[in-house]
Amino acid sequence: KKFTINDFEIGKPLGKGKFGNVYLAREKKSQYIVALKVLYKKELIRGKVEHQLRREIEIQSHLRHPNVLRLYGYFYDERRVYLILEFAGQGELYKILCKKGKFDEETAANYIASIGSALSYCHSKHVIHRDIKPENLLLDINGNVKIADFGWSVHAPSNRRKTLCGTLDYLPPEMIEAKDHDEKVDIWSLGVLIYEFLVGSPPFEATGNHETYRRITNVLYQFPDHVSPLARDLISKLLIKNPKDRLPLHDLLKHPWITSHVCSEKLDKLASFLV
Ligand SMILES: COc1cccc(-c2nc(Nc3cc(C)[nH]n3)cc3ccccc23)c1
Repeated sequence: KKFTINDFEIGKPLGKGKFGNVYLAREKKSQYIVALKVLYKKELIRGKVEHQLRREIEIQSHLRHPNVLRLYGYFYDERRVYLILEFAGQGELYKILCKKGKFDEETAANYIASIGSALSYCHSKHVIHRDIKPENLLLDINGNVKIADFGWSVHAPSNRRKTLCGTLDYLPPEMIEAKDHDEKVDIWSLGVLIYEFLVGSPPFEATGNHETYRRITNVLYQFPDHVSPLARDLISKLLIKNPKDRLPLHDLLKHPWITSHVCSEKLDKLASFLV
């Protein structure tokens, strides 16, 4: 089915992205609510990101997991490319975290179990996301977290030089040192994410990039007193310099910090997606 813009009723703009805007939209025939991401070809060419967009579409359209935002399809006209995306009603988890300051350990553990299951599913298809951070997570109306923005995802292994735009806080040492990297980069980012959920700021945050680099490559971070021993134990098993020593994702769902906060039927469901 080839969609065109006339198949949709366009609602309010949800927000501005880097290469275009996201609108609430409804497909006329099915009355289905979606998020329509409109990208301007001129901007894509200027940003030299057309290949990245093609990869994002290819990868995200084939992924099926409750915590991975669905890409239902795409279409284009002479000036724009349109991505038909699943609509997550509560928006960016980043804004919710900013408003709340930090999450309690039970809320954080439930998000991390879902994200860990989704990443394990992606890795089973040799897809690494490479850009796991609160800005790329959405929350649906029922409070389920969704990994979005596969713009930086690639098929593992990869040594692609990531033009270091945006925050470095989530980059693992091997990407900072432009070494070969594999799925284990997402495991590191998950450790950074748990820390940021519980503390409200990322572990290696510093004023300048140089200091952030130094802290990441030397794995220098501390916990505030309120972080529980179980949470510290899990984070310390993810933020490890040598990628091979990082906790494998299938062990994540069995870690006591997760099992003590996430109900067993939810854990069983999340584990069922891991082949
Ligand atoms: C920069 O802030 C941005 C940018 C783009 C979208 C939102 C936003 N998105 C969604 N849901 C979405 C977005 C996608 C691709 N699927 N579901 C919901 C919201 C609700 C309130 C405010 C903002 C929202 C924010």
